[in-house]
Amino acid sequence: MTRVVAQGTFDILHPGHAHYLADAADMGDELHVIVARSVNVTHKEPPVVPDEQRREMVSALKPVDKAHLGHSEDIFVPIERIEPDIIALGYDQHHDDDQLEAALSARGIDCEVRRASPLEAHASDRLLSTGDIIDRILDERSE
Ligand SMILES: Cc1cc2nc3c(=O)[nH]c(=O)nc-3n(C[C@H](O)[C@H](O)[C@H](O)COP(=O)(O)O)c2cc1C
Ligand SMILES: Nc1ncnc2c1ncn2[C@@H]1O[C@H](COP(=O)(O)OP(=O)(O)OP(=O)(O)O)[C@@H](O)[C@H]1O
Repeated sequence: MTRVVAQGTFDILHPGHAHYLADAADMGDELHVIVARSVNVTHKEPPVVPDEQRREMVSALKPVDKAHLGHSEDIFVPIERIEPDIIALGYDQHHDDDQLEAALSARGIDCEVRRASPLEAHASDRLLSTGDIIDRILDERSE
């Protein structure tokens, strides 16, 4: 049984997330998703939706077998607990594949790192990033 891990912030969900998680699920038999804790989202604006609510929403998505709130300090703690065969990075996720593979093997974790594909906009009105959704809200709802 091939276990896959995907991860991310998943602040305001959109079809790009659904595509990523379906892609990751297709890589194996069981999909576990690690949802980033807000305190660890330092590479961009922190999420507006609380940690547990983001995990709950990811857990409700069809391709997901289990959603976990990430560890607050060490990103490898959930990996060592879940013991995935594959880690599916998102198409634009800011991790370096080789560095991650090296860090995994340094911890004796035998796990392949792959990249999922992007969901491109087919129609101009689609909002396929959380940032775009928030920008639209600010444009249309602020005074
Ligand atoms: C293998 C792996 C494990 C991770 N584990 C955790 C974790 O335990 N806790 C956490 O807060 N973030 C964890 N993250 C970080 C975030 O899930 C992710 O890197 C960050 O949210 C960037 O994703 P995004 O910008 O695509 O949302 C992990 C990332 C990877 C690649
Ligand atoms: N349009 C998309 N197509 C495929 N994967 C996507 C798409 N948008 C996001 N993802 C993936 O979903 C995962 C979680 O992304 P995240 O929660 O950062 O959402 P986001 O929409 O990229 O947010 P932001 O706009 O703040 O960067 C990442 O691995 C990312 O690559």
